[in-house]
Amino acid sequence: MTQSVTVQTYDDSAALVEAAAAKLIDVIVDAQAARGTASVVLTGGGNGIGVLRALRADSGEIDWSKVDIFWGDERFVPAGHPDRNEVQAHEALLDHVPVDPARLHPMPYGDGAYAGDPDAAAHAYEHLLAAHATEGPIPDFDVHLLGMGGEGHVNSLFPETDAVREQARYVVGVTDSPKPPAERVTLTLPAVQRSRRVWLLVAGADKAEATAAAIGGADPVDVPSAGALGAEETVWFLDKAAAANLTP
Ligand SMILES: O=C(O)[C@H](O)[C@@H](O)[C@H](O)[C@H](O)COP(=O)(O)O
Repeated sequence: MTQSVTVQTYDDSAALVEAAAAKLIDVIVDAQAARGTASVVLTGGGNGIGVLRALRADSGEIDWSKVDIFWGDERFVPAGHPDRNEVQAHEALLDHVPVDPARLHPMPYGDGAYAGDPDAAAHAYEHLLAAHATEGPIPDFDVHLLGMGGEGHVNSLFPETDAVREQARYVVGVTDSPKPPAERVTLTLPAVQRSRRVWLLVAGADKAEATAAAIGGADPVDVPSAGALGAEETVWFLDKAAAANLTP
């Protein structure tokens, strides 16, 4: 399958969120028709959670009982903590649609069996991913949603860190995140790249520089989003402000 990188620009973040949600419905419905199930990796941030809110309002023909939900990263804080991406996803969508609880795959909690040891939590999540793989070491996710920070971080892969340099493992623990909290668990770039589709949801002028650098082919160690490439497609959903530095 040929890999494609496309850029879609919208007036504002509300419009890009609506567009991504509509496309996500189509992809999930098509995956369910083709394979019986769909797998989606969720992200945090305003746009990632915004897509979930949009799906709560209208999720088309999605059969929510046949969707596996994974997370791209998680702040390593206690279960139920409002900073957990999982908690925000439940509030935005998952508490309001008939998902199968057995198909929800949250990352371990900071106060659970791996308390104090985000790397052990990362190993556990990697085992969980392996257990859900049909071929290959981890699932070929249908879609991996990503937000991006102003310096280009995706998931909890920050510039110039061991986590963004990781090439062997699919999930790692982070203990020195420059953005609080310091402790996190994150899928690595090799895991992101196992996804059929990678969609980056990016809005705001503070993202313009990193967006242009990533799309222009920067080194992922410097601009982690440059390494966020899907096996089949990579789509940048941008608002005009985030797209401002792209050359036409
Ligand atoms: O992990 C975190 O601390 C943040 O959640 C962060 O990674 C966020 O996802 C991006 O900065 C994009 O956020 P926006 O979509 O709100 O711009």
